[in-house]
Amino acid sequence: STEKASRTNVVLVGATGNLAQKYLWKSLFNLYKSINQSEEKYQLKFYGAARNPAHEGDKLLDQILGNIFQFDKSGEDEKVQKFLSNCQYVQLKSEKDYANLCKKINQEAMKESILEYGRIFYLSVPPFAYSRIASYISNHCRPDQESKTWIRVVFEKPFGQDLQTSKDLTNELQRYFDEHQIYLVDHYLGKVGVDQVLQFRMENLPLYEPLWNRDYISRIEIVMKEEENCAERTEFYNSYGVIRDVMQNHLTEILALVCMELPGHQMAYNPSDLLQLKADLLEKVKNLGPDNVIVGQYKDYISHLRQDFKDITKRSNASTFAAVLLQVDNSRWRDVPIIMVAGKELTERTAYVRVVFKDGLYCLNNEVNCPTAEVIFNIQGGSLGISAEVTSKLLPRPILRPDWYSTNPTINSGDSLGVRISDYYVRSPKINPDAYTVVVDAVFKGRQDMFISTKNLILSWTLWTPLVHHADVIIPRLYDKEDNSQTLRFIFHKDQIAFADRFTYDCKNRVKNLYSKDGNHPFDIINQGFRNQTLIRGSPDAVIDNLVNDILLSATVAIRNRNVFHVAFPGGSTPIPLFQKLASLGSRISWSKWHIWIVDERCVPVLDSRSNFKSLHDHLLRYIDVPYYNIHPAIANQHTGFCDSSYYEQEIRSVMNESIFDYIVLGVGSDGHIASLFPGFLHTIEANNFVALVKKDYADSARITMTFSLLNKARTISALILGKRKQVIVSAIKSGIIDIHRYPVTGIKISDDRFKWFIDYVALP
Ligand SMILES: O=P(O)(O)OC[C@H]1O[C@@H](O)[C@H](O)[C@@H](O)[C@@H]1O
Repeated sequence: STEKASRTNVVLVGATGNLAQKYLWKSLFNLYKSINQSEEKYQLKFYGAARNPAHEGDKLLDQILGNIFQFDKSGEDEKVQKFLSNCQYVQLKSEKDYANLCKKINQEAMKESILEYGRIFYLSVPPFAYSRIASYISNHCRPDQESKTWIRVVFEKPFGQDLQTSKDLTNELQRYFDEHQIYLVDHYLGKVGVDQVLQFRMENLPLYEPLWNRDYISRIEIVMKEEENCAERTEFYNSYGVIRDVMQNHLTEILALVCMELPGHQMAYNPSDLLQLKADLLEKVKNLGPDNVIVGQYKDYISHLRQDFKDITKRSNASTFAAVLLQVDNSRWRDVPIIMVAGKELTERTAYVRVVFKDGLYCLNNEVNCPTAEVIFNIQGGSLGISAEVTSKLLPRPILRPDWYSTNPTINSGDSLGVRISDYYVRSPKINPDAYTVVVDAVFKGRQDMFISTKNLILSWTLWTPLVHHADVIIPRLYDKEDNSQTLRFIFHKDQIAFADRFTYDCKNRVKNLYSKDGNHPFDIINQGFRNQTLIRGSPDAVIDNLVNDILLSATVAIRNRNVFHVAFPGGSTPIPLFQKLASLGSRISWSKWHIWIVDERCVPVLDSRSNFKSLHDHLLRYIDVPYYNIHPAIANQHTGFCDSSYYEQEIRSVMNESIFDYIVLGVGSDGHIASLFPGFLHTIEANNFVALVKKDYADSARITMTFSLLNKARTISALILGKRKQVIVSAIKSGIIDIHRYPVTGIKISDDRFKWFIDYVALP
């Protein structure tokens, strides 16, 4: 025939990098093999590009390819040789390099009288280079408008860090290319185990589609556990964390495949239908808020971080574990809990989807192993070790595809996934190409449904951004690799997810809160809940946790705006758990910008057990590295015991701009006093002073105290009230009464949104 040979040029930018070495070259070889075998007329030519000059790069690439393919002893030597003879190094650094390469590609096609079928630019480079390289490609490497040659530009994640940055990125890319030319990779879509989800739903449509909804399904779990930790990778990981790293992308794609509506024409749908159906689903996922997430960090993370950054003071709240409770607000899924879990440094490597049915099964003898009706898509790892579909025999028997095993010979019939495998139908694929081989093949075939559309990327970030911003400022729970089954156990109920040690089960296996009255919440936050101000009420633990988070949030804002955070703590026994909680966060808070003050002090030597400063020191200061000069005790003269309020007042006025505290925590005495402002003694205080000396008849010592004039200037004040002893005062002031001499706490006059009450269930039943 006179048909011309046709060639596709593949340019791998970043050809000597990690991803290329680990996966991409192999995948290109696999593409080469599969194309060569089926249709001879498709030629493939590969350019491995990096920034090194040709003489260096040539050698480097040779070496790398040598390493990758030397072990290929599967009788493919000849094919490998042929493949390698079609690979060559090219330096791509400046715009001119791109221009030259593409000129050469054009000339060769002319000279050899070859039709160019397509051009692939695979960018395996850091994202900051995307825009620049995209512009070079656009300026010099677009195929001739007249020709039918296509161009596809492939990008690897991360695609932004939140909604804004992902929009910036996609806007940049869209300046240069049309949607059908942009390929955003999510390599999970290349996994056979992920692909099987939609396959299963389509193939078993008559059997399963009627069951695939809220009437039959009680919950869905999407889980990705890894044994690996973040050592040597924290420079990347620290600004991402587990939610951005794998939930926003991999697990969200899986969520869409499990929950989306199915394309109408069974097998023959087109890519844009599928992407649209995913978009529809993403739009229906309910907004995520603070109650929808819990986070953890493995214990050695900080030391890995410090090694990578070579900085022994480095701190981080990056989460390496997260569990998220999602819900899809449509008629198919309303109220069905969808649990997403992902983490590093866990006890096993596995990824799976588990769809649990409301089975209603009654087991006569109350067997421990009374089977559950469920479909498990094992994506990888776990006790099965391979991708497989595991369907409870209580459910319809799924049809078997010719290229799948009904039971894989490598799965033994014993226990797996904690269940008796004989209670299940097991199907698994006979061949399992690696994800990147599938991805590369899909680029060549133009299968855009195997990639992320820019629209869906933005939808996904719209969903996740509020949550990642929230997660960025909360303190993750620490966990051990070995012993995390207790620490990371969690419970979900209605709209909330929380660590399980805050709950208990009652005998009917219903969730019940350990502390709350109604059994629903570890705490509640009620606007205008107490004296018209915000009330955070819960178990003592939950109250302290919330207070700590509130303080940390305020610190973040203060440091961002003013580069300093002034906080004052009360004395007495109530704040001790608060000090301890802050101390336990120790190295994960950046203390250097904190100034720590106390609201009052007894005129006693600093080592006296009655000293507020001693308590603050013993429970907090000794554990954290806040700079010495940022600690502001109001101690009496150690030698004479002589007490003078003017020193402290002076210090406040000189250290702090306008004497405005960012955050003041107050304890409230059972008589209604705050700081050392006692009922019946306020008349002794000079109105204009910020600090006063108070002598209370029966008190064992005089006291130094902040006054209302100072307290009322603060940006935020929180009152912390715990325990039974406080019930009476709490109910006395509940009505909103203002009587400053009888209940000094009612003398705080700042706007309602700046005052918060943290009260436990015992004090406010
Ligand atoms: O399951 P796989 O294919 O090994 O992929 C997991 C990896 O996926 C990547 O996208 C994440 O950045 C990594 O943190 C993660 O380890």
